[in-house]
Amino acid sequence: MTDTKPNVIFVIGAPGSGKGTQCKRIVKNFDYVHLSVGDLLRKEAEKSDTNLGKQLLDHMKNGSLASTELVCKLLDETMKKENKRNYLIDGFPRDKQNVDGWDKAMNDKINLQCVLVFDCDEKTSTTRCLERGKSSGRADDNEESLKKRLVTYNESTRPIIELYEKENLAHKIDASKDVDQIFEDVQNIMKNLK
Ligand SMILES: Nc1ncnc2c1ncn2[C@@H]1O[C@H](COP(=O)(O)OP(=O)(O)OP(=O)(O)O)[C@@H](O)[C@H]1O
Ligand SMILES: O=c1ccn([C@@H]2O[C@H](COP(=O)(O)O)[C@@H](O)[C@H]2O)c(=O)[nH]1
Repeated sequence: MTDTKPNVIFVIGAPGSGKGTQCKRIVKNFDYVHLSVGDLLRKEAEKSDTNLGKQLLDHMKNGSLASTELVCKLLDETMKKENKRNYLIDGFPRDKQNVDGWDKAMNDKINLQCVLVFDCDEKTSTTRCLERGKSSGRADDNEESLKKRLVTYNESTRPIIELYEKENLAHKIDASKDVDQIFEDVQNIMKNLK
């Protein structure tokens, strides 16, 4: 790591709300490294024939969550390897356990700058994921998994948005707009970060 604590922005929102799409735009325009927790877990799951790999694939199909300990460990290791100043952590935290586990393991090591919250309705979220599913190869871009992913989002992730709102860290972004319009909103937030 560099001398000072790295900056972290959490990027959360419903499945298909456009988190990954906007993170790719952000890294082209701002000095941030994009860490998609879903991608990190999919890589772990691909490591063939391990029990962990099978468990992770089940979590994805069921929209349930991998252990907080595993996700924090993966993020900590990846950030150490990258050794950069600024990180966008996409798709994390997902529930209160994640928030508490991260705070305990990582809060002293990083500076949490803000939480970008991509907000769209379930119909938009579902339509986008099903369209992506035509080519993504993801085990969870199908109707059955999406219903479960949305339950997890509504029951577990939404409550933590309220926590970050109370801490004045959350920036809600209307994710139903088109990609360019959303990025305008994102840039306005990024430019005003301390
Ligand atoms: N504003 C937008 N309007 C229309 N389509 C979009 C928009 N943003 C992203 N998409 C498309 O919707 C799909 C989902 O986008 P993306 O992968 O960025 O979402 P995500 O929030 O990262 O999803 P997940 O959490 O499920 O990984 C992609 O096919 C993407 O091209
Ligand atoms: O912090 C996390 C992030 C993700 N997961 C699991 O991965 C899938 C896919 O995540 P995406 O962000 O949509 O790529 C998610 O449904 C969970 O099963 C997780 O467990 N913890």
